[in-house]
Amino acid sequence: MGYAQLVIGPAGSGKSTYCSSLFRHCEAVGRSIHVVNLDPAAEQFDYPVAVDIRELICLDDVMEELGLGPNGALMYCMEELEDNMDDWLTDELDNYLDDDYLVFDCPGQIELFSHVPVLRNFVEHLKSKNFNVCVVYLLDSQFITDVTKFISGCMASLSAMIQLELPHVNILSKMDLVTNKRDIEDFLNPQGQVLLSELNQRMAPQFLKLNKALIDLVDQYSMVSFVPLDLRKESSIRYILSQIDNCIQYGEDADVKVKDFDPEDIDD
Ligand SMILES: Nc1nc2c(ncn2[C@@H]2O[C@H](COP(=O)(O)OP(=O)(O)OP(=O)(O)O)[C@@H](O)[C@H]2O)c(=O)[nH]1
Ligand SMILES: [Mg+2]
Repeated sequence: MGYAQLVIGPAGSGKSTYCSSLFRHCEAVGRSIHVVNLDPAAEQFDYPVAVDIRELICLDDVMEELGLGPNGALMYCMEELEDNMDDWLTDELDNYLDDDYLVFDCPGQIELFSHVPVLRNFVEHLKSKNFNVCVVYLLDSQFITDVTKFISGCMASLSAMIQLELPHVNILSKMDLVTNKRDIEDFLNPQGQVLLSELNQRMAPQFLKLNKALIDLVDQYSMVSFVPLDLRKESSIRYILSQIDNCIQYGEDADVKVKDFDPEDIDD
């Protein structure tokens, strides 16, 4: 049995930074993880790249040879990955042992986890190789300063949940940039009714029914729960890792210590 995190989220939400912080944390505590780059557009890394999609295909070549723009070229590269799952990817994954732990640093194009089947097929492939996979969805705390942005962030995360059908951990990244804790507090574990009344205040009256339907949806999937990530704090990374490990049943027997971090305590 292998273990894997699929790190996704909108462009610039901090995925690659999270991967490198996680790598450093694991290194410091003597735990082995391997970070895989799945972003053909990535240029530099703060972590040692265990497997690199750029060895399979290079974004610049695709743009040049096919005359595509950056997003079209990225989709092409991901389709190439899909076409090569049984050979290139399988060969690369074969280098990892049974209980290895892989972290996949994905590109930020939202279509990859909304409607394009590439990641879904990728996940199926990992499962067929006996990996326990968990989605780690990062959302930038800077975008969650009001209810309308929050709902749109939830909807994007929800579409990834529906597409991928995996255990799912939502993370609010870049907590160090949150100066006013109150701005964010309401959105970590919000009440449906509170969100609804805020949304109704913001939107014109003709949206009342839609607002109710949206909030009900978010409530029903019980996914309105974000774990804050503050990279300045080792305890924050440790807590998040323990949540994810739990989801993928990693180290079930090990005694994971999460005592010294209170997720509510995001200011100090
Ligand atoms: N202050 C602060 N900045 C961060 C944090 N995490 C990432 N950043 C910055 O946010 C920007 C984007 O970070 P990346 O880690 O490259 O984000 P990404 O999600 O991998 O981006 P794409 O791969 O392009 O989608 C960079 O300038 C980072 O330095 C954080 O925790 N705090
Ligand atoms: Mg990145």
